[in-house]
Amino acid sequence: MDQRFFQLTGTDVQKYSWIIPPDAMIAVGELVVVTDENPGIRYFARVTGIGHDVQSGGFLVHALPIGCTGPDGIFRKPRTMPPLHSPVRSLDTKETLLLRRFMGELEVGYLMSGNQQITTLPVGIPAQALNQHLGIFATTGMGKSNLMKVFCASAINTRKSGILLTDPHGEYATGEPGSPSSRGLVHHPLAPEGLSVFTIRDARIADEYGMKPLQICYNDLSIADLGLVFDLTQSEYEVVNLLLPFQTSDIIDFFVNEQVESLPSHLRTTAYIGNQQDIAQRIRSGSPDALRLVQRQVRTLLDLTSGFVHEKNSSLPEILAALDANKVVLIDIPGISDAAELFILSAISRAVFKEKQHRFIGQGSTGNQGTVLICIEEAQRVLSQRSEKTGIFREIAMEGRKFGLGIGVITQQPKNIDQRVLAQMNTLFVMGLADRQDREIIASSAKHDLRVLDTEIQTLDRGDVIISTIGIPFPVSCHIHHFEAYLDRLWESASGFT
Ligand SMILES: Nc1ncnc2c1ncn2[C@@H]1O[C@H](COP(=O)(O)OP(=O)(O)OP(=O)(O)O)[C@@H](O)[C@H]1O
Repeated sequence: MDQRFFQLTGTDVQKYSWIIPPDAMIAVGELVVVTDENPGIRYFARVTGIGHDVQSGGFLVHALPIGCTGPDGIFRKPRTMPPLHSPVRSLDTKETLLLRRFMGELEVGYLMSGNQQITTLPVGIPAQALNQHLGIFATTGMGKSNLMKVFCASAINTRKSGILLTDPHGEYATGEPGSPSSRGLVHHPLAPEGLSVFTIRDARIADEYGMKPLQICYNDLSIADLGLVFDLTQSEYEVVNLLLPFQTSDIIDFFVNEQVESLPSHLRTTAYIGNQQDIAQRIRSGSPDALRLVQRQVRTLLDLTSGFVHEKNSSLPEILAALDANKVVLIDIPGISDAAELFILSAISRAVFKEKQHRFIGQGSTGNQGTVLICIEEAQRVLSQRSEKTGIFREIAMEGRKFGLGIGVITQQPKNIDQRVLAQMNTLFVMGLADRQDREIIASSAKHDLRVLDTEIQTLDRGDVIISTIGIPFPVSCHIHHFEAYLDRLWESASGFT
């Protein structure tokens, strides 16, 4: 909005409107202040709609009040309203500073007011919001990967919480493959202290970037995760349930070394002579077809993960220690299949959950001072309405908060995420959703009412996001920093040139 004043022509406590001449500029999402001089109240509002005003030939502008401050300077929800003809104008410097005090430490971009970036107002998420779950909803190409890198870069800077992220595209650690100008988190000035990368790349590359080899041992895995990765039949679930009491290393030994066809069934009395007597005894009642399928699936998963799943060695203690030290932990697994990615993310997530739960039970809340966020890309794979497909992730979504453990749900299809999981999320990033049903689902689960921002959500450009989070009393429009430019700034401030 240009600097001229306009006059309020109509209000109710939830909607302001005024008319601007045809040559004046205003954009959806713009922040304005309406002043009521007498009691000294300033009402903050954001433009939600613009239309033609036939009578005056100008534009009729509608805005949503987002808060107000009185003479005491406290920002409140607007329960009063400004009188008719009150002046409407852009924010001044003091008012911009007032909004700045709501921003958290995990900086992601600059506040947008309409089409303008306010570079004096960096937008950040409070670190304490991370154990209260976070959702990132973005149509492909809108800048989700860039956002994740900026978010992790800020976490490396602030070291207020641990973040776990798997990267099957190999783009977060060293930059987008095949794009020489793209950089990754290893290029962060504080990467040696704040980033731990566990990789399946060869030792030469790992050494060059200070990455550690990723190792998962058999007992880190759970047979229950077959249900996460494959579509199991009822009889297969029965076999999996029969196997739950056994160590995964024994289950793997059994399925790798035995031919389940030769097992004595409960109808036959022939003795089994292999190593895993107890397992053989227990699954004798299982359907032979289901046993064969389970065996094939176990072997397939071992083949898919053979480069880093071993009988004994495990990176999990190091991963847990890095998360405890509030580092960003990147599981760099370029080229790995969908199934194998889910299998290991589930193994690591379970280990973090059990550790946090164990400390909570043993030491109460004092044992869980740190916050950890586990991010899941394409989260509809594991958090859909089908509960057998959710495994440890639903447990974290429902119970993690009290142990200091949050889940970061990243998806293009929020309508395919279990609504009970969405309802747990206290921070939402919305990056352009074309599908109306997706937008409605998000709007109804956000802590702020996002329905009125529907036009703004539909007009978001690449890199733009609407953030609704606890700690910031209104939904914020923000342009995410371009990761490489943000890195340059971090390097400048690391070397004292600010
Ligand atoms: N905030 C931003 N500012 C400037 N450029 C951006 C921003 N966000 C993304 N881009 C650019 O847009 C392109 C696509 O971004 P990105 O890869 O992050 O999108 P994406 O949503 O992850 O896409 P996909 O779903 O295909 O992986 C990249 O070239 C990136 O550099």
